[in-house]
Amino acid sequence: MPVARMLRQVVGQMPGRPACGCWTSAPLARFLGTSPRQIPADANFYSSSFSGTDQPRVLITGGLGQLGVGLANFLRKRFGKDNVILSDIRKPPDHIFHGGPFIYSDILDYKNLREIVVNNRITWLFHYSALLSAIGEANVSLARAVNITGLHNVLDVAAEHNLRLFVPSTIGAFGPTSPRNPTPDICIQRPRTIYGVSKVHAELMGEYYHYRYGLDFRCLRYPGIISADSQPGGGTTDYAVQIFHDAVKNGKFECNLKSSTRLPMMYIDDCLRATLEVMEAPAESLSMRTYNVNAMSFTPEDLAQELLKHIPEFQITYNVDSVRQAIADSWPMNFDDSNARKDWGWKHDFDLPELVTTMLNFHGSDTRVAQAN
Ligand SMILES: NC(=O)C1=CN([C@@H]2O[C@H](COP(=O)(O)OP(=O)(O)OC[C@H]3O[C@@H](n4cnc5c(N)ncnc54)[C@H](O)[C@@H]3O)[C@@H](O)[C@H]2O)C=CC1
Ligand SMILES: CC(=O)[C@H](N)C(=O)O
Repeated sequence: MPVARMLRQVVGQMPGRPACGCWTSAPLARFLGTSPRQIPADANFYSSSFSGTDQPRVLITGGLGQLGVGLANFLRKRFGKDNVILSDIRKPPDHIFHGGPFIYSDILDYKNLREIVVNNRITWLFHYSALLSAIGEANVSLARAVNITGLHNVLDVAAEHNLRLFVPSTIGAFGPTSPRNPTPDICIQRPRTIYGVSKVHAELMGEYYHYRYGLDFRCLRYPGIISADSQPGGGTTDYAVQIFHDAVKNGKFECNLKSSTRLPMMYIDDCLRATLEVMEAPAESLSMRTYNVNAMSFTPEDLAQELLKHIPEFQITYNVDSVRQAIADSWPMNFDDSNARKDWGWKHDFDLPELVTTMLNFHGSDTRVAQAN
């Protein structure tokens, strides 16, 4: 029997199947037999759905990392301060605590997550909690729990409460057997880190929930993200953030990747804009639910050369970290994001020269830039 027909028969025997026969619209929890997450068949009665005319009510998980605070600020400008709740398991510094709503949320605590979604009438969820590539290899069981079990909690809450869900994936979702130059959206994905494995799992689970339960799941595979006012959380691309701090402070930098290691990268403003654009894209424009997005690709040597144009005395040395190097050598060198450009009009603003000027200006090296020019 063809698989699709077999599945339709199985679904037909499940409780809660809609009379129309469209097997994508029934909320997941109706099928979870003995799970404490089981919800009544009229669950949609109390789930708050986003009508399209209201402002979304946003929750960001893992919001105190490199990207979350920037995302909150960006979304608050668009949707209003009180409509965007930042959450994490860490204690926020004063300026973040007083900058807008902040709440404790451990994604491993399903009940806590559900309570927050219900009490705050959340309609959009940006799921940023994760352990990144290098720190994940040093804490495999924690990475497995946060990146996989945590994701399951988020998917279930999102499906039960009819949320639009954004989960970032990464260049790290590819591995040594993927085409590396360029790497297309659809190709073999056999990553060799727990981070990469968990992100492929997230892509597949999110897409499965979309096709199976109608969850509005949207996912971008980010390149390495470079930000000026936030610290990276333990990744392989962290060097491309740290180099700016050290260049401005000390005029030199010790790089933990080889000079020739080419990786896709993006400035944070482009990353946050891509994230909002894909969340706002009409569903019918999305031919896929997981897209590569890209801006530029460079090596540590390319970056050092660009920095030298502004800080002529800058020096880079190399002390290779074998774990990070092995990871980087298995990742894409160039990212093919033509589907994102075609489907929802993705276009980056920052290439390497603009990135370096912007980062140096932020770090207060205007005088040196002026002197160099
Ligand atoms: N920063 C980058 O270059 C890239 C990031 N991404 C993805 O974007 C997302 C955000 O990345 P970053 O901000 O850089 O990560 P980060 O490592 O800086 O922050 C992650 C946050 O998750 C929180 N967290 C850990 N365990 C938690 C738990 N049990 N419950 C709730 N929160 C928990 C941490 O406290 C931390 O604040 C991640 O999913 C990451 O995989 C993807 C590609 C590139
Ligand atoms: C590219 C990423 O996902 C992250 N910055 C990492 O290096 O782990």
